[in-house]
Amino acid sequence: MSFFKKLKSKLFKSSSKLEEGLDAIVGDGGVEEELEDTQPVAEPVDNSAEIEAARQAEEARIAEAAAQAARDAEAADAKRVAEAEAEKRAAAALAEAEAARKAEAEAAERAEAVALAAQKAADARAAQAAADAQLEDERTREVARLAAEADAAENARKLKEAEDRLEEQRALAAAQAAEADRRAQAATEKAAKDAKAAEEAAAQAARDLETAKADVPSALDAPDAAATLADPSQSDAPAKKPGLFGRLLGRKEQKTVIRRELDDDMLEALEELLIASDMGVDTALRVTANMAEGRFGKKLSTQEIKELLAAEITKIMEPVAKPMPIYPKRPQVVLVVGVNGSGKTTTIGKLALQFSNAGKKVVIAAGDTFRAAAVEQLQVWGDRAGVPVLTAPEGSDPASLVYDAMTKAEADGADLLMIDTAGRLQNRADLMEELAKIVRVIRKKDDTAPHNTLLVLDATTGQNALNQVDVFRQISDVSGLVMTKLDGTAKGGVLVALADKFGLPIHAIGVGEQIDDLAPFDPEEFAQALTGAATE
Ligand SMILES: Nc1nc2c(ncn2[C@@H]2O[C@H](COP(=O)(O)OP(=O)(O)OP(=O)(O)O)[C@@H](O)[C@H]2O)c(=O)[nH]1
Repeated sequence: MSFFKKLKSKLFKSSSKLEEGLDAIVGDGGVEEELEDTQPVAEPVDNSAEIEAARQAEEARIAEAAAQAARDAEAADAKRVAEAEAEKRAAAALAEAEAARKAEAEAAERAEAVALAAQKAADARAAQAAADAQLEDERTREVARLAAEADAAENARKLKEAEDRLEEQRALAAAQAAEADRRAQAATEKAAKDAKAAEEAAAQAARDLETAKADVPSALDAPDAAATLADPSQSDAPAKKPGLFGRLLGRKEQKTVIRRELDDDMLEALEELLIASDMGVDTALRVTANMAEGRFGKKLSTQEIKELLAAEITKIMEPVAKPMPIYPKRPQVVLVVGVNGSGKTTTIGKLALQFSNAGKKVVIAAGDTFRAAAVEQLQVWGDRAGVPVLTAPEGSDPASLVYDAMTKAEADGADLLMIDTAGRLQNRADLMEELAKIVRVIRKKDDTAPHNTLLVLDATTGQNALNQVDVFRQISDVSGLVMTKLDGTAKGGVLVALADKFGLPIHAIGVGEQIDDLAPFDPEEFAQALTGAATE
């Protein structure tokens, strides 16, 4: 190929289109003709040098243009390469940045996830701890609740038991009271019936006697010997003068006589009567049984029954009727105990006077330091009896006063030291313990003392006196009893029960509020007064 063709194919590729265009213009409407074999008309001029130069110049120009084009192409290539390189670098940087961003985002995500997980774990742990604490708290509360419930149930059970016991005791007491009432009522009704029957029989007897007197006057001269023997009121002998108890109980003389066969009914009525007089069931049964022995089916008058009963009661009372013993020991210590208001202070005053009158040097210790009034009252009794009373300030320890009093009585050469003590209910453990302490202190000073411990009992308290003896004997060595206020009760049967049950000596009985209203205990007189035998 020629140089131009080569150049053309390289540089003017587009010119072919022009060419084509031209061809088309030409071709359009042109007519095809046969080309003549024409030869360029060669000028016969010889200008080959010029042509050569032109050609060379042209070739140089073309070469320059080609070189320029090559350089341009090279530069363009270099630029493209550089651009591509830059693009690549930029893309790489972009990719790198993107990767870094992604990595950062992933790291952030991971960190967030880790933090979240840590937070969740912490939350979970906290929640677990809270749940555990709550569970523990609930468990503790449950344990406490169960314990409280158990306590409450135990307390309720104890309370119920105590209430039941109380209820049982109440029911028992009510039943006993009802039974006692019933028996007393029955006895009263029976006595009223008997009295009415007796009145009627007496009236009838009087009428019969009048008739007999009118009909056979001589019959009066021969009274029934047996009746006279058994019923002193029917004899000519003067009526027995009522004794102390008879006067106390205000018996009236009776003019008629009634007899009744001793049978089961009568025995039962007698038992009930004795129980109603506070004698106690056991003693009442024994007294009536002894009385009935060998007499069942026999007819007995009221007076005979009274005398038989009085004899049985005397038998029980005789062994306990003993005055307070006096010992050679100086001072003889006499401790006086008893429940509130039983008559301790009054009895001390009365006894002090009696011993003083008998030539004994007596000292009184006011051991009831709780009540100022009690001390004053004892001082009044001491003044009446002319006997000194040792006292201590109100509220001070009675045991300490007793110790001092023993020292003083010893120093003064007293024969008798009578110690008053505070009245104490037998069911107050603290007061009873205090009494035990007084006894211990007395024994420190003289281990044989107290030589007498007198329990003062109020006769009007009835059967409760038995319980008082029981309790006071447990803490002090009760050596004898003084029964007060026998003037204030129509019963007095409790003395028989006391003698029968405990066999403790009864030294004296209180029969009034005056200083000389203290009598030695005479069992026969007491029995006759109690049964009414003495007034017939
Ligand atoms: N009718 C009568 N009353 C008596 C008799 N003995 C004491 N009294 C009265 O019973 C009441 C109580 O007597 P106190 O001697 O004070 O009894 P207490 O045991 O010392 O009493 P406290 O100091 O409270 O423990 C007083 O009103 C006495 O007058 C008695 O034999 N017959």
